[in-house]
Amino acid sequence: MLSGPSGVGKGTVRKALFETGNTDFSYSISMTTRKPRKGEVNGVDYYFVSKEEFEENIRNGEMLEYAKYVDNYYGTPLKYVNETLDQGKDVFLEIEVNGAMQVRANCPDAVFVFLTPPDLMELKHRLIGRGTDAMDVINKRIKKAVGEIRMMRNYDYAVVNDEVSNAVERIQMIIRSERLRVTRVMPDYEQMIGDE
Ligand SMILES: Nc1ncnc2c1ncn2[C@@H]1O[C@H](COP(=O)(O)OP(=O)(O)OP(=O)(O)O)[C@@H](O)[C@H]1O
Ligand SMILES: Nc1nc2c(ncn2[C@@H]2O[C@H](COP(=O)(O)O)[C@@H](O)[C@H]2O)c(=O)[nH]1
Repeated sequence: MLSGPSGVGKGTVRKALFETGNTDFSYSISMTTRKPRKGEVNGVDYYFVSKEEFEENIRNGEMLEYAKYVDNYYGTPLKYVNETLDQGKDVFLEIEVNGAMQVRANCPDAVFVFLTPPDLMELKHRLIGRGTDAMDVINKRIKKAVGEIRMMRNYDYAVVNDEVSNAVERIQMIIRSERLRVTRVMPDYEQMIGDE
């Protein structure tokens, strides 16, 4: 689970992490009521839906988590996560802090990483530099970022995204150490106790 303020570089770092080929996570595509940005593709970047459709998904219990963020809904469809976990694969979520805390409450095994900017000025530069949002939207996102950074203490790990390659390396170290921890506490119990 990767969280962090808008513009910190979650998407950039996640793509670089997946490109290393050293990760076997399945990325969960979120659902949103936000309008697609230039170049964004439905079913790749997000499932873009209407407010009515999103609210119906909530009513039907089809979201693992969801949150309202700067006037739009964002959420994780439950079906994909369940199907992927049932296949024995780990799921990678890239979501904001309120949704992350809902997952925290429901998925005790999930690992929570907060990606943080070197400072708020740099965050603003990145949001402006991305060129996808109007200045009033950028200001709303920066305002949100202050509260989001306060939530960092509720995460298992904090990673500074100063350079993308450094952030990727730090996340890879976290993945390795979490996998080692799980194998250490989960010996092959079937072999230990036999078939019966
Ligand atoms: N380490 C970095 N140094 C400089 N620029 C960066 C770095 N990481 C990402 N960026 C740039 O910052 C901008 C925002 O990155 P990105 O879209 O990945 O952020 P995000 O956290 O996924 O945002 P959102 O939550 O709004 O989807 C992009 O223009 C990206 O190229
Ligand atoms: N709670 C959730 N937050 C999500 C999800 N997918 C994305 N996000 C976060 O929303 C903001 C804004 O995203 P943007 O694409 O409009 O810039 C950002 O922090 C995303 O990480 C989700 O499924 N649930």
